[in-house]
Parts: sequence; structure tokens; C-alpha cells
Amino acid sequence: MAHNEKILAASKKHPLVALERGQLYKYGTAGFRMRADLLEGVAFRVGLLAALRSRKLNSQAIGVMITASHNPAVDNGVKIVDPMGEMLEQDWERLATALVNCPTDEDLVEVYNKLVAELKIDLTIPAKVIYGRDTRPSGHTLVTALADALAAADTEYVDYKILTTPQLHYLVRATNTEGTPSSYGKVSEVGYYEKIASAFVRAMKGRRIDGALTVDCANGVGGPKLHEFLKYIPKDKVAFDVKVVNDDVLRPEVLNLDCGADFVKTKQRAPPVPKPQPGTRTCSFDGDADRLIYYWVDPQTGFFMLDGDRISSLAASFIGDLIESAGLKDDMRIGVVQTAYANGASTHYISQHLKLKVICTPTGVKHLHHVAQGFDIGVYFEANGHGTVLFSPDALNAFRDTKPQSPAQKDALDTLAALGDLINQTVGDALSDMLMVEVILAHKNWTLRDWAMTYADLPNRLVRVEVADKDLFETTDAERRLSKPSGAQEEIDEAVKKYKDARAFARASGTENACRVYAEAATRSEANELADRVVRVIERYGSSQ
Ligand SMILES: CC(=O)N[C@H]1[C@@H](OP(=O)(O)O)O[C@H](CO)[C@@H](O)[C@@H]1O
Ligand SMILES: [Mg+2]
Repeated sequence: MAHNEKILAASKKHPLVALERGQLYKYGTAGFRMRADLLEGVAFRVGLLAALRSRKLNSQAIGVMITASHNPAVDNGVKIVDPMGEMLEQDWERLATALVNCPTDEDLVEVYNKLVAELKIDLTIPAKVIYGRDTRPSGHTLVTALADALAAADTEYVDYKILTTPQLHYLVRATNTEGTPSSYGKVSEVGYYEKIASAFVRAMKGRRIDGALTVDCANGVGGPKLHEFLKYIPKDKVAFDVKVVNDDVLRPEVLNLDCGADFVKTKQRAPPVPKPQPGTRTCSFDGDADRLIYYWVDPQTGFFMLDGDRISSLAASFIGDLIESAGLKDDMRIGVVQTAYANGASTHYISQHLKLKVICTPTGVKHLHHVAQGFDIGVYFEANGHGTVLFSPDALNAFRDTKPQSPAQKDALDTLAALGDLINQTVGDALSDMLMVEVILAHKNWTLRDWAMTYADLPNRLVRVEVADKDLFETTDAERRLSKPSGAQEEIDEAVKKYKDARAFARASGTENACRVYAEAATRSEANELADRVVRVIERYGSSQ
């Protein structure tokens, strides 16, 4: 059968569900994400686009991940991973939206061919796509649709079955660098565990971890993968006492239910199950294991959370010190990338105390990742716990090639080199970030309380505001100021002026049909009051057309 006929025939098996009231499917920050029963046709069409992207990029492998992260179990999602393990290039998000929304199978074939012509894609060259899915049962149907699309588009594919999101990102990069000097690691799930475990052992040399760590896996894919990973740590080299909890993947309905990183961050409390043990060092992954939040419940003061801002400042401080001990301070540009949601106290601590450069970008990890790539060492985290540390090729070479003049310098260089392998360079990775935190705490000989003492967060409040049309709100200055509707920002400025150490901003959410208002100030009551004032401004401007 010819290419077009094969695609047409296969597409008929995976029809697209028309959305209500002429709404469109949209490739957003997290790809296509919605109720799983709407996604079969979407997954098929994403398969076609991934095949085109592989051909456009000279047959490099493209990844597709099936997951809805921290969303409830009934949802699912489909997103594309670019060759170096990065998020899909922004221009192609538009193409994904165009291809997916074709109303009929015939339109789909037409738009597919239009893209081939416009992008000058050679359909005769090989294409390769690799994919994985989280533990959601709906993933089966979606990967079947995806595989049918890839077969119809004459594309070689590898089904890696169940993976965490960061594992798929690792595999995409490993596949595309295999056999080259910049090989990212063995092209297998085992290769991922081996690389990280060996780096962890090297980074822990001469140090020990104090006390057990409890890891809440959101009843998602992180549970079985963490159990698997732990087998790769040689007990005689590192004693790492990990208690894995909320690791039930046999009952899909409990996925992300009252547990996981998103629950802890938004509810600002520990998951009720298992009952929090006072003083225990605990962290939570989200449903696809790309976000991490640490916390403990203090016998005296109660719950205390260490979120993405804290992980970022911990990593920046530790790596900054190592660079100095390694004698590389004058050669390495270290930068920390945050969004406007980062607590002002963290920004102040990093820029004033650590004396490191801080850059603020719009929300969404692809923006942070991109800016972090501009540094020799780029630390980026969203407050919600998604982030990583990027090392440039020059930095990695320097860690390996610098000749140490003292045992302390050697130790610093070895630790930096180990961190380069330990920390996932493609995307935020809860497992790898957790090991990084454990390494840092062990090196500093710190408890979570010591870590928490580095600075005091400014009290803050985040409010979701329903408005008639969120698109009325446009921002500038990395989303920290409203450029539209005219007059709104001036009113926010007036409100902010009334409070000490205050900051507030409003923006349209990229993932929900609402605006978000963030406010912080010197005291809790002032932060609340300021948030209320700004919410009223947004409600007023959002209702007047
Ligand atoms: C305040 C907040 O947490 N915003 C989240 C949320 O984006 P919004 O555009 O604010 O809806 O979802 C994004 C994708 O998961 C995540 O990157 C971001 O941090
Ligand atoms: Mg996630």
C-alpha cells in the first residue's frame, strides 16, 4: 500500500473525538493532556508528527511519552521529546496542534502531506521513534494507536513500556549519542540505573547518609522504578536506608490521590498515609517522577517543606563551593534560573548571599532549561519541584582534565565529575534530584533543619481566579507585569506599595482556563491582604470586556 493509503486506513482505526463547542486540542506546556478517552486519535496523530520530526532531523530518534503526571488517574497525556532529550521545539507545537485537529481522516492525510512539502521532508529516509508510558491503564490503548501510526508512516520504533518521564528523556539522548564521543550512556533502562548508581557511589565517596529517607511515590511509576534502582547501589559502598511508600501501582484509582509532590506543594502538608512520623526525612515524587519536594514534620513546629526553590539554592550553594575548591571559579559562569513564583527570599539568598547570577523566565520548564543552557553551570527549578542542573561540555571537560594540586582540590573535582553523571541533563528527574540532595546533605553533614535554616521564606499566597476571558491578560518582564488590560498593572503597583517587602503579580495560566495571582510580603496577614486586593483587581478587569 502507498504511504497515504496506509495512513488513511490506520487512522480510521483510531478516530479523533470531536470536542464540544468547536474547541480545539492544544499542544500546551505538557503536550496534549486531558481525559484519557479523548486521546486515542490524538496519540495516533502525534505518532505521525513524531515520524515527520525524525525525518526532518536526519533520522535522529524522537521520543513520545504517554503520561498525565500529577493529574488524576482518569487523565492521560501525550508529549514529544526532541533528540537531545529536550522538550519539543516551540515551532512544532503549532504543527502538532494543526495536525491533531484535522476534522476527518482525509483532512489528516492532506495536512500531513502539506507539512511534508512545506518542511521539505524526505519521506524516503528512515525515521525512528521511541516511546514509553506511565502506569495508567489507558496507556495501553494510546500506545497501540501510536504504534499503528508509526507502522503506517514506515517508521522504526521501540516500545520501552513502562518508564518515568525522565527515563524516556534519558533514552532519547542515549539513542542519539550512542557510539559518539558525547555518548550519554547505555541505551537501556538498565543503562540509566547503572549510570546513576555508579555516579552516586562516586559522589558519596568518604561520606555517609545519616538516617532513613522515606520516599512517597504518588502511587505512580516512580515506585517500581525506585525499587529497581535501589538494587544497583552496592551495599558495601553506600548505606542508603530508603523506605518506599505510596508505591501501589495495582490500584490505578489511588494514583496521585492525597499524596505525591503536587499534593504536598499545593496543600502544604504531608500525605495523610502513611501517617507522618515526626522528624523523619521525607520526599515526594509526582506521578511520572519528574518533580521532587522534601519535607519533615517537626515535633515542635509541625510541617516544613523544602520545595524547588530550596533545592535550587542548596544545589547552587554546594556546586558554587565545589567550583571554588576545584580552582575553577574564574573559568565557570554559574547561573540560577527561576520563575516569578520563586520565593523572593530565595532570590535574595542566591544573589546577595551566594553572590550568583539569578535570571527570571516565564513559567514552564522549557523556558528555564533554555536559559540555563547559556551558563557553564545552569541551575534551574520551578518552585513546584521540577528542575535540574545543566553542565556545559566545557565544564564537564574541566572537571575531568584539571590536574589537582591538593587532595581537597581532587575531591572537589571528583565530586563535580560525579554530579555531572548523577544529575539528569535532559529534564528534571525526581530520582536523580533526590540523590543529588542526599549527596549534598551528606557532604555538608546537614539535617533538613540545617537546610531549612539557610533563609526564611517570605509568607506568600497563590490564588486561582476565574475570569470570563483569561486572554485579556497579557504580560511582560518574564510575566511579572501586566501589559494588558491597560490600567491593571498600575492598580497592582498601588496595592504592592502599601506593604513591606511585598511583591505581587498576575498572569493567565498556560494550563488552565484561569488567571493566577501571586503575592508575598513580610507577614502572613499582609501577604493575604495583598493577594486579596490583587484578586479584586483581576476580577474587575476580567469581567469588563
Ligand atoms: C504556578 C504554577 O505552579 N504553575 C505551573 C502550571 O503552569 P500554569 O501556566 O501556571 O498553569 O503548570 C505548569 C506545567 O506543569 C508548570 O510548569 C507551572 O509551574
Ligand atoms: Mg510530572
